[in-house]
Amino acid sequence: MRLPQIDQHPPDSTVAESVLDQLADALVSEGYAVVDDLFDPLLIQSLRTEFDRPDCQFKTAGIGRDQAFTVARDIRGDRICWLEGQSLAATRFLGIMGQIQIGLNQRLFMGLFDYESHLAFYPVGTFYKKHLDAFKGRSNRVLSTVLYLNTQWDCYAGGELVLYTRADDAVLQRVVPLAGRLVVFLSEDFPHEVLPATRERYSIAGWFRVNTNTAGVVDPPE
Ligand SMILES: O=C(O)CCC(=O)C(=O)O
Ligand SMILES: [Fe+2]
Repeated sequence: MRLPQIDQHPPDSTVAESVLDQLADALVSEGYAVVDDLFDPLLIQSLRTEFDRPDCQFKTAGIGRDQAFTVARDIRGDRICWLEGQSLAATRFLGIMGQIQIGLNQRLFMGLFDYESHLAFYPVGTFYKKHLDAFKGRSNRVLSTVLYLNTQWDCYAGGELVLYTRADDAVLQRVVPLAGRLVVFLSEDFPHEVLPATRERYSIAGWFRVNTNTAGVVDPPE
């Protein structure tokens, strides 16, 4: 039986003002949010099929940028492909993230200027050790996002995202990487790690950035 070509028709959607209100409130009070019903399940299915596109050249992710870039499998083992609206599903995804950008700027004056994101595939047993996505004043990444694309993830499979408090390194939240779940957190404030899993793990990680000119520092080569 042929499966329907769902990836041809991912639905377009508008993020409700009430969802943006809740997201903004959570960022102000907690610094992070976990949202489960923002994305249409059909779009999530389409985004999962992006990983099978022949034009997506997955590279082993590294640490650092430009000349400082190194692959370090003892730190992270994911394989990534940058997202640039290669398909209707990717365009829809970026459209939703654009609505979140505008919605948060209107509510919190965050000055979010653009958004970069990549598909991330963690082979079985791989992980991403505890890290910060941005260091104060040294990066233009201000808000991290992760959208999970894993259907029927059971709680014994591992692969959780663990968020820690910056002050005392206590576990703040363990997030199961379930399809459709979006995690948003302030990039400078939460050390986090991805635990190894007994199955392949699919997600889209992204970062809202402020304009480097207004941040005062050019995105550093690291
Ligand atoms: O996939 C996740 O849960 C988090 C990924 C992450 O921390 C990163 O790519 O910087
Ligand atoms: Fe991260």
